[in-house]
Amino acid sequence: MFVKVCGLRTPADVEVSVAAGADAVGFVFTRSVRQVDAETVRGLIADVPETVLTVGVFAGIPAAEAGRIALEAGVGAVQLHGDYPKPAFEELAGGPYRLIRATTLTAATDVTVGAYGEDMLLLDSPIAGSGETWDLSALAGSRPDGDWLLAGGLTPANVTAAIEAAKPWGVDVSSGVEATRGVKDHELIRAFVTAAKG
Ligand SMILES: O=C(O)c1ccccc1NCC(=O)[C@H](O)[C@H](O)COP(=O)(O)O
Repeated sequence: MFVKVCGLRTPADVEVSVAAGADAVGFVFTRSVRQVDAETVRGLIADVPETVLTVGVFAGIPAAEAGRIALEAGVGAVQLHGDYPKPAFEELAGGPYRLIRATTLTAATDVTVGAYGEDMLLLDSPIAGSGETWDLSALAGSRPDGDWLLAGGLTPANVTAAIEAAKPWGVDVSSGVEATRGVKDHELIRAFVTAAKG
């Protein structure tokens, strides 16, 4: 099970996530309580092993701008969150980063992994980073194959059941490993990674 811990802001958040066994660490570059800038992220990921994917999360800005910031920060993947059309992904194709298409089951016109040229698909709740769950039974009949991540209101307590229900390739968490909004709880990060991988 591929596990991404998202919305990290401090060196300790990153260190704990990597030590806990996270496969990817995510940084939010869009307006949010979790927002960080490229210079900060460059410092945060300096000691992250190459085996751990570093992900920049973008929403509401042109794809080219997201690509430029990703290069400045040095992240290994660009996650375009929301209503980005296929040409936005095509614009970034061939860059030195992997691409993640983050959408919702209802908004997506195609949930085939790679339909927009992305390396991974992420299916989230309607309000990204809100900690709200969504109805996983809606996946029946339209569950993607391949490298797709489940997100939306996952916690150490519910991730096992969510994996059983949705059968994703990976999971992504932010709110469910926070003590208060935007502030990560390191024990919850450890518990989440252990539960997801267990
Ligand atoms: O985290 C944010 O504030 C955010 C804002 C705008 C776009 C995306 C954002 N976050 C993306 C993620 O953290 C995750 O991919 C995912 O939405 C998980 O969220 P959560 O339900 O909080 O676990």
